[in-house]
Amino acid sequence: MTLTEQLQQKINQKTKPLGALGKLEKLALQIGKVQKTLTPRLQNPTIVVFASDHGIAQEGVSAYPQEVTYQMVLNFLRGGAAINVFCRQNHLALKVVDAGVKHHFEPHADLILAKAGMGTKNFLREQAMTPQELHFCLGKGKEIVQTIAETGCNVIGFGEMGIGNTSAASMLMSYFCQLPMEQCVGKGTGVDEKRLLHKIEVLKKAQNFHGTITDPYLILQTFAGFEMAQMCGAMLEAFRRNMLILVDGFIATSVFLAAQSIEPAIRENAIFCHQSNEAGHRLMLEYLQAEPVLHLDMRLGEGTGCAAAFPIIQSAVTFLNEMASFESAGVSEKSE
Ligand SMILES: Cc1cc2ncn([C@H]3O[C@H](COP(=O)(O)O)[C@@H](O)[C@H]3O)c2cc1C
Ligand SMILES: O=C(O)c1cccnc1
Repeated sequence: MTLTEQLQQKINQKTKPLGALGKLEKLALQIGKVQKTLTPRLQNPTIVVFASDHGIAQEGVSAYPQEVTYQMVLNFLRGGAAINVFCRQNHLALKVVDAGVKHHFEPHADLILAKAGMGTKNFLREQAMTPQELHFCLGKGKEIVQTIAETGCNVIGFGEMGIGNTSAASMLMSYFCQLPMEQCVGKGTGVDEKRLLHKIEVLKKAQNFHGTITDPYLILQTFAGFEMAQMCGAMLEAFRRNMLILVDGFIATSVFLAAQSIEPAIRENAIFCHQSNEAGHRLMLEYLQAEPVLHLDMRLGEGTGCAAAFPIIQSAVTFLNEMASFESAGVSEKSE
């Protein structure tokens, strides 16, 4: 019997009607396959929030000013953001990365200093970053995951903070999924209808300016933020180390599109934690043929979807490890 067959048999022999734990059964099967064991474990789960500023924010594509990026980083470090609360609730470690925020931070135990610059360039007029900056970011993301993996962590979720980054994510979506810009743009932090039309206009102009690009590295270099490029390097390293990768909302999924384009097998290690309310995320998940764990109408980012889905993922692992089988519990199996 293959491991997949053994896992399926173990799931089917639990004391429940066949298939009755629904998506939890699919998760248990996936996690067992990734870890190549009938008794998977989630160890030292960690969320990493990458933060950076975006040149495109100058174009009035967000409902909030750019300084919110650094202000939220300070909020993360003080423990007051949504991601802090959910991480505390679910016993998840949290690290914050300054990938390129337009602000100087004092050293802090939970802050990883990995600045690629003081924010990206405005991709309406030029490439967001240089090839050297992209290279730096991919390497930093890798290094950060290496350090976290050394703590024994085998399940890692990625979040982001960066005013303007839904615009960068829409560009990635349009290029990777080959969908028209209108279907890739949403309200982000909550722009009104007028500003949404302006945002679509700006992003279409950027697409016309840069033209056709198919190389995933060049797509990242042209449109991504430093936090997104570091997240991409981090996802790729998490895959190389065979960790479970928790994918958050619209921005993190757009980064996953890049990672998957570079390394298609990464899909096996990915758990899509939720479907964000950001217009476009549903189509992105459909493109990936991904079934998200949660639909909570959240649209925040920061890794909050990963943190909220974590206890459910944990339930998948605990039922597989701890539930009795028909045989061990002396329960009669299906009679027809
Ligand atoms: C207070 C606040 C906290 C956030 N936490 C995450 N985001 C989210 O909103 C931003 C993307 O939306 P846009 O492209 O419209 O700027 C990102 O920083 C994302 O993480 C936040 C946004 C705000 C305002
Ligand atoms: O889904 C997300 O990650 C998201 C949506 C809107 C704003 N910030 C993040």
